[in-house]
Amino acid sequence: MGGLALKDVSAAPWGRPLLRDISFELAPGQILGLIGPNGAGKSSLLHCIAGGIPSSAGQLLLGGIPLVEINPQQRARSIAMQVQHSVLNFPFSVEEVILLGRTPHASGQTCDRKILQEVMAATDTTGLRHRPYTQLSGGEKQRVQLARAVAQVWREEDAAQRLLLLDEPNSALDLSHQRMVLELVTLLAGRGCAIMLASHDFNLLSPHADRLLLLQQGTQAGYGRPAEVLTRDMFRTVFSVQVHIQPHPDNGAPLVIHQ
Ligand SMILES: Nc1ncnc2c1ncn2[C@@H]1O[C@H](COP(=O)(O)OP(=O)(O)OP(=O)(O)O)[C@@H](O)[C@H]1O
Repeated sequence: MGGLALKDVSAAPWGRPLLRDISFELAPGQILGLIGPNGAGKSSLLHCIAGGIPSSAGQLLLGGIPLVEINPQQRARSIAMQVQHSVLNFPFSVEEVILLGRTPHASGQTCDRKILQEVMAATDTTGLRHRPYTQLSGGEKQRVQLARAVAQVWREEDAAQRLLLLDEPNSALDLSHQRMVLELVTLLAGRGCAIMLASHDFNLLSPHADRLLLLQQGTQAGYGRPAEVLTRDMFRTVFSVQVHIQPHPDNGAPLVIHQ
């Protein structure tokens, strides 16, 4: 099948087990929300798929091909990641940072400039384009890093398989920009890009994610549609909190209410 598939993937990069027996499929055009308590392994799983953390067992396939058999340049054309804490201390302009996302592609300057305009519009970064990245606020930097990752997988013709990995892309964003991220993710999914998005914001994920993957201490504690995973029982046992869950009045997705 196309898209991403993990079969019984484990990882232990620092000696002790970090991820154990993770299995799921993510078809092109689907959005997978990644949830779980602090330290559960969400970032580690994203890094494992991106190639930064080696797996110790199991299979990771993209478009049916083992990821380890895909050469680094092809991999960079197919997989983009926005990391949780990106460190960039050079005074690159915002435009230059976003254009880093086009580095794996030989699409030419004209095409890349067009993609830059489109991605800046979609991430509300056009007004920041000439600013030095180092002088931006936390939320502005996060939007620019999102734009860089999105630019990498923006064009359908750039790669047969496109996968966008987002690690808490909205943690520093105000409400309207949080909504913008989900609209952008939905747009990209509609164009066939597969998306994994780690977040602690259940109500933002709930109406947009096709599936949720719940991690707990490096293991897969749940996987299914948002209504199957976001249950009172799960919040009690995994997060030790009492919540109420109601259908959202507008879209019917589970709405998690806690005090
Ligand atoms: N470089 C490292 N060396 C050793 N242990 C690490 C390293 N990076 C992460 N860990 C550990 O791996 C585990 C999983 O961390 P990870 O960052 O994947 O969790 P997470 O689910 O993304 O958490 P959060 O919600 O806090 O972002 C944690 O116990 C963490 O302490």
